[in-house]
Amino acid sequence: MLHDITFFSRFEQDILAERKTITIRDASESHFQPGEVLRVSRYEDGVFFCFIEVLSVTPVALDALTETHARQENMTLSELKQVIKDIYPGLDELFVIAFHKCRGEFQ
Ligand SMILES: CC(=O)Nc1ccn([C@@H]2O[C@H](CO)[C@@H](O)[C@H]2O)c(=O)n1
Repeated sequence: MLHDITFFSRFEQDILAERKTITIRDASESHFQPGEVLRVSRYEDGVFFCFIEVLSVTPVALDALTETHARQENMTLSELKQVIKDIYPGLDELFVIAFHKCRGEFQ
């Protein structure tokens, strides 16, 4: 079964260029399984832009985020923490979804 995920459109180019290889979500989006292929579209207008394969889903606390997570988001650590505080105010229980962009038959 093919599931969907949305990203803010400002991240589309980073995902397509494989500069962004994780996303950090709340529990409502922590149910994805490694190996699962997700259909990716833009949150604002629903436009499809690629498929991604889920590599892993790992719980993480806001305070436990590192420079490695930030690099995988193509951000600085302080930018990443600010983005997360804006999207998920007051939330500490987060999940790192690692993915890679599908090629070939999925593109
Ligand atoms: C549109 C929607 O439904 N939800 C989200 C939630 C998160 N994110 C991005 O994941 C990383 C960590 O949260 C950052 O890069 C976020 O901006 C996103 O693009 N879209």
